[in-house]
Amino acid sequence: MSIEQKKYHSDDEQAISQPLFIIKIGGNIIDNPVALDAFLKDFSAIKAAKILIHGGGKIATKTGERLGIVSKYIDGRRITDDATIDLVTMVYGGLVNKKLIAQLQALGTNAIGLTGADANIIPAEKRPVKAIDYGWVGDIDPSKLNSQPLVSFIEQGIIPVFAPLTHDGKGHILNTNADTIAASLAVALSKHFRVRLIYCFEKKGVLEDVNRDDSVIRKLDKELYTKLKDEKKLFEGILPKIDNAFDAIRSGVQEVLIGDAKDLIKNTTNNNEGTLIY
Ligand SMILES: Nc1ncnc2c1ncn2[C@@H]1O[C@H](COP(=O)(O)OP(=O)(O)O)[C@@H](O)[C@H]1O
Ligand SMILES: CC(=O)N[C@@H](CCC(=O)OP(=O)(O)O)C(=O)O
Repeated sequence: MSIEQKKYHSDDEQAISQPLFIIKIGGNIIDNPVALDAFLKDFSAIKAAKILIHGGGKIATKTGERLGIVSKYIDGRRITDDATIDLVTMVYGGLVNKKLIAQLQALGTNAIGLTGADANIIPAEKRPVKAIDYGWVGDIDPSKLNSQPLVSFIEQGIIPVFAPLTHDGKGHILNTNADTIAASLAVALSKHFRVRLIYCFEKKGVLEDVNRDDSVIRKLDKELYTKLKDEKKLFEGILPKIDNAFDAIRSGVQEVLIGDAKDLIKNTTNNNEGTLIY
């Protein structure tokens, strides 16, 4: 156990001063062995308490193609029918999660792979059918998360690694966007730790011009977000990511940063690159 991890006390005031990094990686990094290898080395080097959440949407889509399961998305959420929930359970909960755990163990990081069903950490509700039936997609109420098992893992120096799966309490696994899982865990754990939520992806941060890495917006508030969205400078996957980030801040998460996976070390040592959401 690291010195930082040993500093944890169950007394609330002291506990909240302890830093916890909640870090999310998406399909673009998981799917790139060189980028993933570098990321996992940097992740392993973080001395403070930490949790990893992974996506894997691209891998699920590719695996589905091999099995004859066509992926369909509406507003960035996968329509998850019976065949698709089996597919994503295998891909996220099995293939991606367990390979990550093995790679982390090889780097000396004692990680444990989890879904939201494990230890009932993330109960969710199947999204109600309105104009669209999303199928087995789960929505989370962060106040219902059970964070105690995670606090215990962290106290023991065991690093939780989450697949983007939750459960409905009625025996079904649900598919939940990985950015949302990261934000919900950050909200629940901000009652115990000083949380920095970091969304890692393949760009330098939220960019003024998506094709120019030197156009990073260093600080983003709601007003600027609305303006950039109206100007169509922000689109696709970055929109739900920023929405999740604002939700997290509004619900008490101390810091949220969107940045390049390559800048993880800087972003965990107060030499911020990327975009700070406030
Ligand atoms: N202004 C912008 N700055 C950064 N990324 C943007 C912007 N506008 C659109 N994007 C897109 O959002 C994507 C990130 O979302 P997504 O692909 O869902 O990431 P992940 O799979 O890592 O969660 C970027 O790869 C980029 O194509
Ligand atoms: C409901 C829903 O859309 N779930 C996502 C979960 C994976 C994910 O979020 O992966 P990335 O972070 O790599 O995009 C999906 O199946 O694509």
